[in-house]
Amino acid sequence: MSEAPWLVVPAAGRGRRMGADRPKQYLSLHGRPVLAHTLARLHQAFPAARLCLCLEADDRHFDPAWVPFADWRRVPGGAERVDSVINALDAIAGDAGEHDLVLVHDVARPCVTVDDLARLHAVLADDPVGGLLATPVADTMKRDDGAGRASATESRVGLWHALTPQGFRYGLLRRALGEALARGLAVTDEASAVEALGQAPRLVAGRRDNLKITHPEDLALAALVLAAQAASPSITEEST
Ligand SMILES: Nc1ccn([C@@H]2O[C@H](COP(=O)(O)OP(=O)(O)OP(=O)(O)O)[C@@H](O)[C@H]2O)c(=O)n1
Ligand SMILES: C[C@](O)(CO)[C@H](O)COP(=O)(O)O
Repeated sequence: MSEAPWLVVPAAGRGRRMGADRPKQYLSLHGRPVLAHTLARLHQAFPAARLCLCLEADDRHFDPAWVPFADWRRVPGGAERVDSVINALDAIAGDAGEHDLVLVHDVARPCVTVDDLARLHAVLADDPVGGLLATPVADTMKRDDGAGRASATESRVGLWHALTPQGFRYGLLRRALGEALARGLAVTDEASAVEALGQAPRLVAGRRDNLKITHPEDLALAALVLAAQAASPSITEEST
């Protein structure tokens, strides 16, 4: 088994699309905040990992009791997700080696399974570039005409939804994110920055229920997914 990865969990978002009275990572799922579920899954897969948790400087909701890791640090979030991730990478610059594996996982994805986490980690242990959990597009894809009508049906062949975690070696990831920002590229995930360097991240097929809580209806879906996973003997979770 390869050594435990570094974990970066961006959790400094405001949840504007959710429109709740607090950031979505603090909304309750089966009596516990989303953030606690996500960290519990990561801890179950990687109990010895070192965690960097990106939080807003003025976060009034966070409770350190929700962090199950022995070795963790809090890092200030940035204006965008990519800025939060860069803050985390810079915070561990003195400790992380150039070739250390860093897994970045959205706090808003509490349904990631331990199986997927372990499989991604195993695949990336030997991959020269790095990669991400992803799932093939399963629906017919429509192009809108800008006026609420479908103007074309696009091919879905070869299209995947990018999930997280996304994992890369420390040096490559820091360079990729820095260069992408310097070039003014839109960086919505780590893989896009690595792609911009001309490298091809590995697509590791993951479960479709690793959903990102983004809109209000996603919270109920995540609750259903967690309940279904808890009832499955092959998908375990730390006790709630
Ligand atoms: N400045 C930011 C923005 C986002 N995130 C994190 O990045 C992940 C994915 O972002 P998204 O789903 O867009 O979350 P929010 O920014 O909270 O949502 P919204 O865009 O609707 O405001 C989340 O775990 C979020 O907390 C972050 O750490 N720092
Ligand atoms: C990283 C990500 O989860 C991949 O699907 C996603 O891009 C982050 O969400 P955002 O809404 O694009 O910030």
